[in-house]
Amino acid sequence: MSHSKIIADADGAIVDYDAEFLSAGERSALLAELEQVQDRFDRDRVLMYGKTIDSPRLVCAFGDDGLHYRYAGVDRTTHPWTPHLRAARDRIAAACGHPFNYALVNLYRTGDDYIGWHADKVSDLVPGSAIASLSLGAVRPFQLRHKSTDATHEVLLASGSLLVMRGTCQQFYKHALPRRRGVTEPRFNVTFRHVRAG
Ligand SMILES: O=C(O)CCC(=O)C(=O)O
Ligand SMILES: [Fe+2]
Repeated sequence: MSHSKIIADADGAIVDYDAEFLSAGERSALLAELEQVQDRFDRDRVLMYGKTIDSPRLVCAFGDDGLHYRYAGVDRTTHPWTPHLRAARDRIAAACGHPFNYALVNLYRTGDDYIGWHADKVSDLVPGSAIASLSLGAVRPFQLRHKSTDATHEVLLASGSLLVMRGTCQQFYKHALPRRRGVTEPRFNVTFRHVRAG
């Protein structure tokens, strides 16, 4: 059984995980495609507590023409969809029951790259839409922590897996991908989002 429910709270936070969302063929094709466009990735200059810092990972955005999604003071223009990314988007849209027009891709070059505790900004997203997170490459632990109870969940995100956050997840939980010493393989993470137009 590759599907599991990670969170289903009374206050409406939902997190689902499918360890084997992509087939082996889809997985290697998308990984190869992302490796090919790796030179488009760079560090985010993130505004945090009034200071600008370089993100400890590389980032690149793909999406429909002319879309803007701002987070933490960053306003990235999108690259056009690449074929395998578009194919994955279409399958994920079918699974989630709504379209996606934006994909934020993180590249964690080694276990030293990470993302700290945060909740994703949902005010620019279509209300009720999901954030669907596709992982490729190195297996890394992903953590979710309830903002008031501190209840913590950890999932080892496999290559080709899909984790979907929806409902009130961003309101009640933070998430992080911590450093993991000793990991030498890169990991790509693609979060598909439905950004509000205009
Ligand atoms: O790499 C991950 O699994 C999480 C990425 C993430 O939380 C984000 O891009 O907002
Ligand atoms: Fe996030």
